[in-house]
Amino acid sequence: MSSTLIRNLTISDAASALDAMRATRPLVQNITNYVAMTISANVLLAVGASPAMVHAVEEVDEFVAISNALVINVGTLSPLWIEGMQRAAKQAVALGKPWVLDPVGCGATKFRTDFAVEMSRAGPAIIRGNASEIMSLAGAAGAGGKGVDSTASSDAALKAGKALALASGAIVAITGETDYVTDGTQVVAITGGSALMPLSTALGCALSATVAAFAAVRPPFEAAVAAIAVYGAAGAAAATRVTGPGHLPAELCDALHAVDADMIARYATIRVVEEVNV
Ligand SMILES: Nc1ncnc2c1ncn2[C@@H]1O[C@H](COP(=O)(O)OP(=O)(O)O)[C@@H](O)[C@H]1O
Ligand SMILES: Cc1ncsc1CCOP(=O)(O)O
Ligand SMILES: [Mg+2]
Repeated sequence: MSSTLIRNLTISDAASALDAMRATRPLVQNITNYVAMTISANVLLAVGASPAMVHAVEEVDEFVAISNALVINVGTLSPLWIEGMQRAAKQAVALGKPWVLDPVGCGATKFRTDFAVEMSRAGPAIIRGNASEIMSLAGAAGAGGKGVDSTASSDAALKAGKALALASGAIVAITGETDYVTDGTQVVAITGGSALMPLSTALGCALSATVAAFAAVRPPFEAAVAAIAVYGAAGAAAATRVTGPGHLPAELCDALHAVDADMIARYATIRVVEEVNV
């Protein structure tokens, strides 16, 4: 748990994190699901990072060692992948590399939920999920969920997200109409995005990958806020150029390629909603 008051994070902090990320073009290792692989890689390339989708247990130790950040996403979990995920998380923690957990579909089945809970205890720097996933991972009542989709609002998941952050030691990001980032005591709300985004598959997964890219250059709280503001702004800008969800991924990539301080300021807001009195 953080005991110090976070700096009042602003749009200009998000823009400076974006610049720092682009300047280093971090290598982000993705152990992600089959649905999300291509859009995650395209999103990372567009925003300015370097993606690699690598999950074989035989090479994860070596690959984590050359990566700047890692994502573990349980979307198409199968027993074959579990050892690679466990090993990658362990290696990332041992080498001090930040890793992001995306607990896709947590709550849908016991297999998936048990494994997501196990991984939440394996030292992620950040956990990013939709409201139902975060509530389920926290063991909260009323998580709902429909497969990989949320049936709860991010507002309803905030209490569970704070509890999860305190229990896991990770920064928790809950996405939805409003996105929240919390360390368990402090909460930042970010707006942006579009109601079309949940209608296009794997855009949450690609956001988790983006959060990992920012975690390569900023501490976890700041990284999550900055990545979500950048992504939300690009998503909102992209949504103005489409008539439905079909072309949204392509427009999102174009917007992520172009995003700058002006676009973030125009389409996103960042607001501290709870802070610690020190
Ligand atoms: N109703 C909404 N309005 C604006 N943005 C949204 C809305 N729902 C989701 N988003 C955005 O879509 C992205 C993916 O979030 P979400 O749909 O919650 O994740 P997941 O795809 O994992 O379920 C985030 O950037 C989030 O801010
Ligand atoms: C549809 C689907 N099924 C298994 S993983 C996956 C992708 C989920 O992506 P997101 O969580 O970003 O909506
Ligand atoms: Mg998801």
